Order: sequence, then structure tokens, then C-alpha cells
Amino acid sequence: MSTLSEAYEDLPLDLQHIKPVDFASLEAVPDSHVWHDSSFGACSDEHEKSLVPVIDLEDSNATELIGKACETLGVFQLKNHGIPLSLIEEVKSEAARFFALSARQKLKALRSPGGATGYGIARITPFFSKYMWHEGFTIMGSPVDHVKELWPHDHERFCDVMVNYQKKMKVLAERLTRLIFKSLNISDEEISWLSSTSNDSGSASTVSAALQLNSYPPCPEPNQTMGLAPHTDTFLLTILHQTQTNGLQIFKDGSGWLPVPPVEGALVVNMGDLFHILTNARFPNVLHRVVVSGTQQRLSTAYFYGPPIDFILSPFSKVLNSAQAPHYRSVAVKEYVAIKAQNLEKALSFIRA
Ligand SMILES: O=C(O)CCC(=O)C(=O)O
Ligand SMILES: [Fe+2]
Repeated sequence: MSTLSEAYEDLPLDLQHIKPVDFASLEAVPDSHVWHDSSFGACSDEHEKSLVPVIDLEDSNATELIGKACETLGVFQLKNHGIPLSLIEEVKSEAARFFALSARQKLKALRSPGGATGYGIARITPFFSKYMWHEGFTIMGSPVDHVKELWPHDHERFCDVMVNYQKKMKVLAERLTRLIFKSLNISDEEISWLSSTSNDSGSASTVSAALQLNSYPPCPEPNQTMGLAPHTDTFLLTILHQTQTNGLQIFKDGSGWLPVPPVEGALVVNMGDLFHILTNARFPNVLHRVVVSGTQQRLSTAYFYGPPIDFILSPFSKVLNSAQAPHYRSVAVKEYVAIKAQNLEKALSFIRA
């Protein structure tokens, strides 16, 4: 096995955990989507200064600032990231074009039970008794087979934009990963997979990566439902673009749910489970969720990035001080992906040393 989509083939889902409802036809939140969570309205300090730092990648102190943000909150917003704003706009407008199609049309691009790419609801759905106010389109590699079903004569525009964005995201994710390792005093040479996956040509190992387009339609009763239930991301890091509609929140012990307000032109970067394991829990794998709006659609694009699927990772000996034992055993990326898909937030307890 060498790709992430092959890893998901062994983890098929039931159709009821893939197929979205037709949100446009709903005038109220159906019982299937009602969440009894009193904290939805509690996070109302959107206008206060956000705790999540906004870091300029061109800042001469970027390495230290990013290292500190990874260690404290596990999330930061990134400015001057080098991704052309015109490309981000194109991704957003192609995603909007897709989600604006009728339900009947969108279902033509539905993910298959063992498939990774295509239209569908969140993979975490089976772990909750209620459904979320969310629909998504997952892309691993090229989405061409699915998009041809939607736009037989006009699939190139969507596919080219998504493939191009993934290439640019990979370069940025690599740059951030190197910089984060540098902040931990770990040199590039110590991370064999990073140098062997940097060039696209002839490299046997490919990084694990996926692009997730998310849409949270405006909701008639926003305090009754959840956009995306609390979860941590599985891979090393996630680079997220969000539109100007609020909704993303992170959980901080002692403070509760805190908003991550949209910052024009910035990307949100958060640490996932694999960085948490590699740093022996020094970096939090930040718990996050999305609440919905009564009036506006929220769109977001998440790029998940990790080492090749066969790579075996364990806490870096350099981050362990002499008195400290590793919290986690060695685990192959594909093994962890399977454990996470079957156990969600309990996944880390399965690899505790
Ligand atoms: O829409 C968002 O802001 C969050 C998306 C997310 O957490 C995910 O796709 O894993
Ligand atoms: Fe996430």
C-alpha cells in the first residue's frame, strides 16, 4: 500500500454515513440534526482580540513565533504565506459553484463506500448520534473521475484549480514542517521522508495529503445544530482557508471554546495528531469544531498533510529530555489512520507506550 486513498479502501462506510441531506429543501432543523449543546451561543466574544496569533511568514522571527504557537495553542494564522490570493479566490469560487448545484446533481459525485474522493458528509459522522449541518467534497489526487459526472464538458476548470492548489499547499506545508522542526532543533537530515518527497519526479514515496472542501449552509435554527463536531485532525498539520463567515472554534482547557475569526488573506494552521505524537505531546493536537450561521453560508478548504503512509513514526528522541519517557509507541502512518478511523478521539490511547 502506498497511498492514502488506498488506506481508506479498507475502511468502508455505510451509505447513510456518506450521503448528505438536501439542505436547500429544509425550512427547519430535522430531529436527525438537532444537537443539545448549550455551549453553541456561549462563544460570543468574536469581537474581542483573538488568542490565536497572526504570524507573518516573512517575519525574521517567524521560526520562533511559529514554534511557540505550536507549543501553546497548537494553532496560528499565517500571513504572507506565498499562496496567490487569486488562486485562493478561484478555489473558493469553484467550491461555491459545486455546492450551489442541486442535490440531485451533487449526488452524481458521491463518494463510494470505500472511496476517498467525492461528495459526502464528514468521516467522523458515525461517532455521533446526530448528523451535522455540513456537506463536503474530499479530494485525494485528481478529482477528475467524479467531476466529469457533474460537468462532462467543463470539468477542467475545477480540476485544474484543485490540482494546482494542492501543489502549492504541499510546498507550503513542507516549508512549515521544516521550520517547525527547526524550532525543535531537529535538522532536515534527521527527517528522511521530507527530503525524499520534496521533488515530484521519480520519488517512490508520496506524502499523505488530502484537500477537503467544506460547506455549512445557512441554517434556519443555528443554535440547534452543529456544523462540524469536535475533533482533532489526524495528520501532521492542517492548512485551512476560511471565508468571512465565522464558525471555527478551538477548545482550550480552562477557557472553553474560543473563536478563530477569519483574517483577510490569512490561512489557519493547526497541529494534528501526528505532530502531537512526534513531539511526545509537547504540541497539542488542537480540538476544534464549527458552529453555523443563520444567514450566511460558510465555506472552508482544509489541506491535510503528513508523511508517506508507510512511514513509521515515534516521538523524537531530541524532544525527550533525559527524565522523560516516550508517551507513544512507534506506529506506521497507515496503522494510525486505521486506528483513528475506527476510534476517533480514543485513537491516541491505543498507541500509548
Ligand atoms: O470548516 C472549518 O473551519 C473546519 C474544517 C475542519 O476542521 C476539517 O475539515 O477537518
Ligand atoms: Fe478539522
